Amino acid sequence: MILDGKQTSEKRLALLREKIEESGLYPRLATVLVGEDPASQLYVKMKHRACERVGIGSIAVDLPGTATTQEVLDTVHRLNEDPMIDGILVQLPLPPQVDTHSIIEAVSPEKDVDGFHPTNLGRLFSGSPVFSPCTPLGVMTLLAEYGINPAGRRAVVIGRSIDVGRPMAALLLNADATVTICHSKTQDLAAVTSGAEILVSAIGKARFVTPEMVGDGAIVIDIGTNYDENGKLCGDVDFDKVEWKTAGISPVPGGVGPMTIATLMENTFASARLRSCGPL
Ligand SMILES: Nc1nc2c(c(=O)[nH]1)N[C@@H](CN(C=O)c1ccc(C(=O)N[C@@H](CCC(=O)O)C(=O)O)cc1)CN2
Repeated sequence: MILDGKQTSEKRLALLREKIEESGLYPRLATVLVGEDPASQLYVKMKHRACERVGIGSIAVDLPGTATTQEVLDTVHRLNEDPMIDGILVQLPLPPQVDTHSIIEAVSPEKDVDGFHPTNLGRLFSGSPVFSPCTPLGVMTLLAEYGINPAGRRAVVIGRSIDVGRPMAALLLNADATVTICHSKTQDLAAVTSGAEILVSAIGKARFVTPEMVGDGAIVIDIGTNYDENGKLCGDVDFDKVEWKTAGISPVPGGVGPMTIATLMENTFASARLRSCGPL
């Protein structure tokens, strides 16, 4: 079974549009893009397009690639203070001269629709999330939409990044999975990953996950966005060789990526509701 993130995200966006209409709210998202990285420009454009589709207002702040940490901080502070803005998204990665941690910490936790602020990560890790990072939360939604309940299942996450691997593990844990995180120092990786009933790869290496790393009948979720030696977009999983072993697998493109965008829209609406009338 293909876990189709494109189709699922379309369905979620259509539903969200209705919910926003019914709410009478007009949520607003501000994006901050520093520099001219083509991939980042594309993702920000996709976010603005999604906003338009669901009835979220969007404001783009584009800063030059030479911007300093202070200049980005000034922008974030201004957006924090702007009562018309419900969600702030600073597109990552930032150029090397900008201190990413300071920027993430500067975003008001109440407007942190990316869920990267330490307060929101702390809430997630304590088991009562408000905003969770969009990619891992999108994975949870994708699983739920296909009726896959992680409770009691052995879940293995490959990758321990603060924005994807760790929150992914926390969300699976909050959903009562038995979770293992693997990383560059993990010994005999295939022995660990092949025992997974749900295997999530967020390592960022093209076609890294091969058939011997996957157990029969596993659910495989591919969070990778990589380009192979021919410049072709591909995931962390060697899809063509692995698919036959799985009970469900998300492709790249058309899997987790579109779910990331749909989740950002859902988080922005959640923020607008929280800011307008208290608890969801
Ligand atoms: N502030 C953030 N920065 C980044 C995030 C994030 O969640 N917040 N995630 C990634 C990039 N990303 C969103 O920003 C993202 C990546 C990929 C896709 C997507 O839909 N990809 C398509 C393929 C698109 C293509 O043709 O290249 C797919 O997989 O089908 C959406 C969002 C890093 N930065």
